[in-house]
Amino acid sequence: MSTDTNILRTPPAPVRAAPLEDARRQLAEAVSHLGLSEGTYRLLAHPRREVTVSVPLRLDNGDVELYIGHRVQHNFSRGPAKGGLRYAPTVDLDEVRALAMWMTWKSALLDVPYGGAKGGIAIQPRDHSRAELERLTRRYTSEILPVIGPERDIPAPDVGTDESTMAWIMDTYSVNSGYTVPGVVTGKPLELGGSLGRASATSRGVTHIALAALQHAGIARRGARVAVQGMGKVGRDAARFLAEAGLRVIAVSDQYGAVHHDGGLDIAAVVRHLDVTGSVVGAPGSDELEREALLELDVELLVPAALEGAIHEGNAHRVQARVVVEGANGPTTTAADQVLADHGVLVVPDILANAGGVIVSYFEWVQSNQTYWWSADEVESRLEARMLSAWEQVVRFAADRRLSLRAAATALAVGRVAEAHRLRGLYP
Ligand SMILES: NC(=O)c1ccc[n+]([C@@H]2O[C@H](COP(=O)([O-])OP(=O)(O)OC[C@H]3O[C@@H](n4cnc5c(N)ncnc54)[C@H](O)[C@@H]3O)[C@@H](O)[C@H]2O)c1
Repeated sequence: MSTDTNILRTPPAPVRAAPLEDARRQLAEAVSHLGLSEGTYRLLAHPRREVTVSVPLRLDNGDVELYIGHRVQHNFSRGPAKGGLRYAPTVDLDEVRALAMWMTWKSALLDVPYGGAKGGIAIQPRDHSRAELERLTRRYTSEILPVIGPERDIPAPDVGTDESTMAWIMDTYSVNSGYTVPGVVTGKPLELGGSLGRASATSRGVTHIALAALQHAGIARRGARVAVQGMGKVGRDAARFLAEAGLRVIAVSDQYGAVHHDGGLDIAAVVRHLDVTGSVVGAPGSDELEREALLELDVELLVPAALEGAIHEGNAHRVQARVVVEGANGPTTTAADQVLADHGVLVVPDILANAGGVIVSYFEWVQSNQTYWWSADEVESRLEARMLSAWEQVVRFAADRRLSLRAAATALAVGRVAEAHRLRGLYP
C-alpha cells in the first residue's frame, strides 16, 4: 500500500487557457446570429450529463494510486453521445466539457446521427506500464458503465489513448453485459470489428479539407510549404498524406521539440525515427527548431494537431501561415482567432477540419451493428464525399452571412441541434 502522501497526490494543475470559455463564446455568437432564445443558449451551454469518478489503480509495485476520471455527455438530442477518451495530466472537467460541446457541433455539422461527449482521466500515460493502463481503463469503464453503450454513448481514442484502450473498454463492457458488444466503442482493432480506414480517418479528412482550403485561398498545392504541430495519431498521417499530395512538409513537432528542413522533410524517415526514439527530435535530414517556433514559420499551411490553445494572443500576430487547418480540437483561442482574421489568415475550424474521425467512427458503428464490413475504398470515398460536402456548405453559409468559417460552421451545427430540440419538444 502506498504512503498517505502518495494516496493524496493530486494531478498537476491545467496549464492552458480556458477552452470552455471559448466554446461558450462561440455558442453565444451562433445563438445570437441565428436569433435563438436565451433559454436555448443556457440549454446548450451546459452538458446534459456529467459523471466524475475515482479511479484507484494498483500499480505494478503493489502501491495504490488514485486518479480522477470524467465522462461528459454534452447533448444527445440527435442520437447517442459520441466522443473520445483522453489520458493526459492536463485533463480537467472544464476541458472535457468544452471538448464534449465541440463534439456535438461536429456530429451535427457532418450530419452524423450523434450527440457529443468526451471523457478523460488526469494521468500521464507515459509514466505507466501497459498492464497498469489496462487496469486503469477497465476500472474507469466499470465506473461509467451505466451511462455508456452503443445506444447511449460511444467512446473512441483521443490524446493518450489508442485502439488497445478501446479493446479493453469493449471487453469490460461485454463481460458485464454477458455477450460481445462491439458497438460500444469505435477505433477498435480491425480484428474486433474496427473499420478499415478508421485509424487514419481524421488525418485523411484534414488532408481533404486542407487541399480544398488551399484551392479556395488561390494557393497552388504543389510545393506549398506546410508545418504540422504534433506528430501523434492525427499529425503523423496528416503530414504523410499532405506530402503524398505534393505539398512540402518543412517542419513537424512533438512535445519534446521540432525539426525542420527547407527542402521538405522525409516524413517516412521522421516517423521511423519517432517510432524508435519516441520523438521527432534528431530525425535524419533535419535541423532542430525551437518547439513553439514551428507555429511562426513562413509557410502556406499550418496544421496544429496537438492540444488546445496552441495559437493564442501571445503568438497569433507572429503566425505567417496563409491557411490554418485545425487538426486538433480548440488549438486557436478566441483572442487569437480575431488576430488571425485581422491578418487575413484563413482558419478552417476543428469541428469541420478534424471531423474525419467521427465520420468513420459512425461508419464503424454502422458496420459493427450490421456485422457487415466495407472495403477500404468504400470507407475512403464516403469519407471524402461527406467532408467535401460539409466544406461546401460551410463556405457557402459563411459567404452568404458574411461570417468566418468558424462562426459559419458553429451556426450551422447549433441550428441543427436547436431544431432537433424544437421538434422533440421539452419533457414534461
Ligand atoms: N485521434 C483522433 O481521431 C482525433 C479526432 C479528432 C480530433 N483529435 C484531436 O487532435 C489532437 C491530437 O490528438 P491525437 O489523437 O493525435 O493525440 P496523440 O496523443 O496521438 O498525439 C498528440 C501529439 O501532440 C504532441 N504534443 C503535445 N504537446 C505538444 C506541444 N506543446 N507541441 C507540439 N506537440 C505537442 C505529442 O507529442 C503527440 O505527438 C487533439 O486535440 C485531439 O482532441 C483527434
